[in-house]
Amino acid sequence: MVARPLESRAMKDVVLNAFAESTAVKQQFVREQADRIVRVAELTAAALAKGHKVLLFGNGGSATDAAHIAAEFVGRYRRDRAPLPAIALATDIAAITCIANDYGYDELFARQVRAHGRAGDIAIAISTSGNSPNVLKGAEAAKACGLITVAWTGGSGGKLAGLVEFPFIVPSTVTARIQECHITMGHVICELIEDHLLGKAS
Ligand SMILES: O=C(CO)[C@@H](O)[C@H](O)[C@H](O)[C@H](O)COP(=O)(O)O
Ligand SMILES: [Zn+2]
Repeated sequence: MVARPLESRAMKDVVLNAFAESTAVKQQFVREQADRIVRVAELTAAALAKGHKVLLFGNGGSATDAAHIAAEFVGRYRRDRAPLPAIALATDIAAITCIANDYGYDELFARQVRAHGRAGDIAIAISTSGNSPNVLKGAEAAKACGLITVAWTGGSGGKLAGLVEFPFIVPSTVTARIQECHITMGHVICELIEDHLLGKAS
């Protein structure tokens, strides 16, 4: 099918608007949150240096964002270095189906946090709405177990923002734009941690 010129112009506008919106959201977010991003990267690097680990969890696109960032820790981001311990909690299909089937989907992250989390570890709870029940319960479990709690959220921050020590609220109500900002923040935190461990790259 050949698109008519008007349709193709309208489609191009969708593309241009999405990129413009994504850029504007990220710029506003980083103006408000740059210092807190540095603080959390420092805390995470210090926790890793003491042998602690990072747990990340979320649903849908945020589940894969959690897996993506965990892989940067365990594998590498940009530099050769020792592997760092990080676990994404929506990747073990046997654990997911067992917990959801036997205890309910809302328990998915809380149970894994209690299994893997130890006081001093870092928990990163990811929810664009801030209101997904399994993410809220996971954050509550992390707090109860003495983990340092971080949230990546958006919109109003939902209930999640009020639950954690370090909430990052992306100033948008569009799920995709919020996720795009989250993954940029995740990458930057990985960069800061590698610099912290190895010295600044030249
Ligand atoms: O990736 C997307 C949309 O971009 C979806 O998969 C999205 O992550 C899912 O609808 C999630 O269930 C949304 O949950 P949350 O971010 O509100 O906690
Ligand atoms: Zn998505």
